[in-house]
Amino acid sequence: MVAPLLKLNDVSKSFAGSNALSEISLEVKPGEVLCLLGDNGAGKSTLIKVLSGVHKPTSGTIEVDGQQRVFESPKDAGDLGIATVHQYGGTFPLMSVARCFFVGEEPTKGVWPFHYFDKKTAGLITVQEMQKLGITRVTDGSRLVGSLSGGERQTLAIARAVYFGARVLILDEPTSALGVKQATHVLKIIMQARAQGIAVVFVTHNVMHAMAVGDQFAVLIHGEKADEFRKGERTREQITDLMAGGEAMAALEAELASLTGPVRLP
Ligand SMILES: Nc1ncnc2c1ncn2[C@@H]1O[C@H](COP(=O)(O)OP(=O)(O)OP(=O)(O)O)[C@@H](O)[C@H]1O
Repeated sequence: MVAPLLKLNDVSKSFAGSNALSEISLEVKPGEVLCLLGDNGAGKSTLIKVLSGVHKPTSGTIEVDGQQRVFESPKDAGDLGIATVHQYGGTFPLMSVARCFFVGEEPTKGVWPFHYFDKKTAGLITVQEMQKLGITRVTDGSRLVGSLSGGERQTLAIARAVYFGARVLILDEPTSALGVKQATHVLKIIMQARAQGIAVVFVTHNVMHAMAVGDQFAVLIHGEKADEFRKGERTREQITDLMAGGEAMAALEAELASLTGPVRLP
């Protein structure tokens, strides 16, 4: 049996006495996609920040490769191969694609102090790595990031994380700002990362997207793990109802019906 790469044991995080996360236990194995589902304010961003070393848990522990770890900073998490890609790809619109790919890891030419950014090598590698993930329309590393589509930007950020050795890829709402075609492309890339043995944590409020790629699921509500299941164990309706709060939906339906006649919300 494959051991978990990343594991949370009863992790809680509170801000000024108010609990953003309460005793969350989760694990993700290599070559698996863990979907973290939750509505606004459920605690998804806080959980990402705990996993990526931005916040220290108030209580509970984190294990990487079976060993307990304390992240003092995002660098500690990064050094263990935990990479986070933020919603808009965390990229800089006025930077070239190649600069952005290599930011902080720039290949150089020449001898110190006369060394300089090796634009050509960086451009070639960036274009090549994006092509591996199906982006064929970016053929020039000096193109500005701001000229890429949302899906291409996400791909750039994921390609970067994979190239620099991510073992755990945390994706923060990677599909939420994208159209259907681009979202499908990003979902394909998630499956590609999974096939390479990367452990993917896919954070989303989109149940359909999660169901398309997830192996394991956890639903967060008000900072608590409200449900946890494996692929095929819940229907889309069951998950959506849980996330929206079945009672709240029923009340809304009744209210709308009193104004317009019977309404059935999806
Ligand atoms: N630094 C902070 N200080 C105080 N409260 C915080 C802080 N960060 C998050 N919270 C609170 O923790 C709760 C969970 O927030 P979080 O941002 O993790 O939710 P989320 O699921 O990511 O929501 P969204 O999808 O809207 O981004 C919220 O009530 C939020 O106000």
